[in-house]
Amino acid sequence: MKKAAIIGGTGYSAIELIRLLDSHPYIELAKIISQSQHGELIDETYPHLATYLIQPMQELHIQQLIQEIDIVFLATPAGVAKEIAASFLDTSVQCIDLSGDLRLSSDDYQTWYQNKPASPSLLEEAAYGLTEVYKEKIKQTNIISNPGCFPTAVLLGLIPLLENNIIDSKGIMIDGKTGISGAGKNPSAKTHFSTTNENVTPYKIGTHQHIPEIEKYLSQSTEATSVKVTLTTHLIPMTRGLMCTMYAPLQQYIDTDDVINLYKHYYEQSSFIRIRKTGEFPSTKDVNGSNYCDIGAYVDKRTNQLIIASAIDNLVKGAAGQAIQNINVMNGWDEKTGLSFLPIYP
Ligand SMILES: NC(=O)C1=CN([C@@H]2O[C@H](COP(=O)(O)OP(=O)(O)OC[C@H]3O[C@@H](n4cnc5c(N)ncnc54)[C@H](OP(=O)(O)O)[C@@H]3O)[C@@H](O)[C@H]2O)C=CC1
Ligand SMILES: CC(=O)N[C@@H](CCC(=O)OP(=O)(O)O)C(=O)O
Repeated sequence: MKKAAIIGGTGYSAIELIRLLDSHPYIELAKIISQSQHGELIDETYPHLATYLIQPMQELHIQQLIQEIDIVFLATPAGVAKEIAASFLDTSVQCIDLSGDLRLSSDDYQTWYQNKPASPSLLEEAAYGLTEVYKEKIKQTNIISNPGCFPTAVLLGLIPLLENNIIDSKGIMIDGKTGISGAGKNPSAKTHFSTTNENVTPYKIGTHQHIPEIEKYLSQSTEATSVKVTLTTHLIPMTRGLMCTMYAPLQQYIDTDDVINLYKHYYEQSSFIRIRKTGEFPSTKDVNGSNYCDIGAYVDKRTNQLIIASAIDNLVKGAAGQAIQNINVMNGWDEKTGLSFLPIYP
């Protein structure tokens, strides 16, 4: 049994990690670290975790974690993890950072996050945890940079197409929609019920921190010059769930059946990717509460565009679920360990 700790213990990604780790056969959640509520039990804030038997949340003591813990999940905001994760370099602790701190080059991080980047040695060591694509690199490191929620849905939908020269790397448009839990637990004027209820709002247009992340990893999947995308994210009146509808110009004519077959072949070893039949598209409820990413595609002959829809649960495949999937791969366990449950429906 490996011992795990979660840092940022009272946040939304952390409580999703607690839920998922509860049924993991090889991981015991030994510590929850909270800067704001140490000394309290997690179920004082979250009564749904009332049967969860664990000691009170604790303050962060890095040396104690290094001595007592095998796996650390950093469920903290961007800017925090790069300092903490550096302490685990050259130790035996496996560290998964759920924030954006280790996903970009130093220059891009400075530009898009307007903050000092992580040390070069930490960036060098961190493997990007898009499990289906970077499995071999994930097996070879102790530091994982877990992908952002939009990049997870986008990259799983587009990488097979770019790698196989099906779509043009220029002119890719992404229409993203997300539930409000993506913004974390602290409410704001933008996430207030009366603002979000019966409302759809585009946000962070042209400035979303996931744009450089998507471009970086799409660029690695094609020999073409660096890929640029247009991404517009929308906040929709839903708690969980994320959908990216994407439009990409075809490089060569291909019919929808062949696109579907290409995806099926690309993901034949990937337990969490489900490809829809020709003519069918996923919806967010199809993946709710699960680690699945469901993908549908359609070739629009009239416009020579490929239309792709990719749906995930932002808190599971977009955060906590993928983090556990990566830990499974790092430890040589079946990637489905602790994650093989069906979505909640309706
Ligand atoms: N929500 C989502 O769908 C997704 C989130 N992520 C990323 O995962 C990380 C966590 O997100 P999420 O759970 O939504 O965020 P939340 O805001 O819900 O939780 C973050 C937690 O981090 C702790 N924290 C806050 N500020 C600091 C600080 N300055 N220093 C140390 N700890 C701090 C707090 O917990 P405490 O006081 O208990 O320590 C807080 O509750 C973020 O980096 C986010 O970008 C990634 C993919 C999807
Ligand atoms: C609704 C909402 O605000 N969602 C967040 C999702 C952030 C996320 O997935 O995490 P990282 O910051 O770790 O990339 C956003 O779009 O920025």
